[in-house]
Amino acid sequence: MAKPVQIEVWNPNGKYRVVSTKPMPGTRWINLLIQQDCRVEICTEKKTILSVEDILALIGDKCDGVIGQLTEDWGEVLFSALSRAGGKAFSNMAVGYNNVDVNAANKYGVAVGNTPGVLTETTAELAASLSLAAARRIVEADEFMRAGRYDGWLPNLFVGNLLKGQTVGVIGAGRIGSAYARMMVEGFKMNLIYFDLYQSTRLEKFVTAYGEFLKANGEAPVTWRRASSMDEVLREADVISLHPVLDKTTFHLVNKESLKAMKKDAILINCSRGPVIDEAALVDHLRENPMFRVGLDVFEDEPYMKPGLADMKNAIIVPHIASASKWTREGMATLAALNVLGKIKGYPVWSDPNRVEPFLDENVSPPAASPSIVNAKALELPTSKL
Ligand SMILES: NC(=O)C1=CN([C@@H]2O[C@H](COP(=O)(O)OP(=O)(O)OC[C@H]3O[C@@H](n4cnc5c(N)ncnc54)[C@H](O)[C@@H]3O)[C@@H](O)[C@H]2O)C=CC1
Ligand SMILES: O=C(O)C(=O)CO
Repeated sequence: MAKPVQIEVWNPNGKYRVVSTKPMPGTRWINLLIQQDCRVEICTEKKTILSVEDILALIGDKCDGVIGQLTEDWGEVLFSALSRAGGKAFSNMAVGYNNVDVNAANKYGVAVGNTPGVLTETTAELAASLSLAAARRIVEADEFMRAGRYDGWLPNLFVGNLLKGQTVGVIGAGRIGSAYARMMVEGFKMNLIYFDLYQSTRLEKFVTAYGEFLKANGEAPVTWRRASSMDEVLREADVISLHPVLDKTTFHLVNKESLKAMKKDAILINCSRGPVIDEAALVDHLRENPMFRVGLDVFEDEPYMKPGLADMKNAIIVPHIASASKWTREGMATLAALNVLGKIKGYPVWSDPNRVEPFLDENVSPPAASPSIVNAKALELPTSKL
């Protein structure tokens, strides 16, 4: 039996027992659960990443639902324990759910929730921030100033890359990839090339319309192109941002060969999942190509970096903060709580995970539905008609 862990309890006499493995931003998510007769137990253990044993101790003998984190290993052991405790509701506080064995959840009839949409612009803005910081060598210049090494303006001091008129490449033009593409096209008049398994029609229409607007105002129009392969993007783009899901098709999608295909002074951004890049190969490429730059929010062996990465001046590295805006993180907590509550209450599943705004207005009661359940079809859960 795992040792008991520290918890904070809200509404102790609630009929349903809902566990959150981490404190989450805001209080709306707690109030929404309390108002529906839930006892909410929040793990306040100082440990950053909970083990399976820790979460088993949290689940205990009776548990109706759990809100978990992307750092946790949700598979056979935890879903069987949750099922034995009478629970059929789980949600990741994340849109990515590569840490979840959905087949194991299906086996025990446990709904798996995630939090799409609410983090789209926040994440895309971080990817855009890393793109700019890498292009103009902001971090190197900041360190230079703080070290007292600035002794006057020089023609070649921290010369970087101009973005306007250059080509931005997106691998994975889904919600976040499309939002990022629009920011770089509309914000810096870059031309777009993207690769995805599916056509991103809405994105194409936006870029076409923006190009027509520019032309009507006497400026050179921006252009877009859907590449037939990822390699086309890697070869042609000046800035490339990765926004695919992490699955077996995208593991090490960027590797030693694909890095070689990129321009010597290209910029590579990763705000998706670390294992999309072969990070050891990336370190070698950064060492051998000082004009090549990366902006990384995620890492292959998170929370650890591959040896040598931290020493690379042509790498900007931040600790998985792409969705870290107040509004977004509070909204993720709300969506995750409503996923769990919806399954507990037997609500249907919301019909459009790309349109979660109805759940996020603090002044309006949320629809009686689970915002996003990734295995709704497998569990044959009804879809909301709202
Ligand atoms: N760093 C962070 O804090 C955050 C990271 N993420 C990551 O970003 C991912 C994307 O999120 P969304 O845009 O909301 O998901 P999404 O599902 O809207 O977009 C993912 C896109 O990847 C495409 N894709 C899948 N396999 C591919 C392949 N082999 N090659 C090219 N494209 C492929 C899909 O067709 C889809 O268009 C999440 O799964 C998550 O892992 C999301 C939010 C925050
Ligand atoms: O949502 C996700 O997938 C994240 O990585 C954190 O927001």
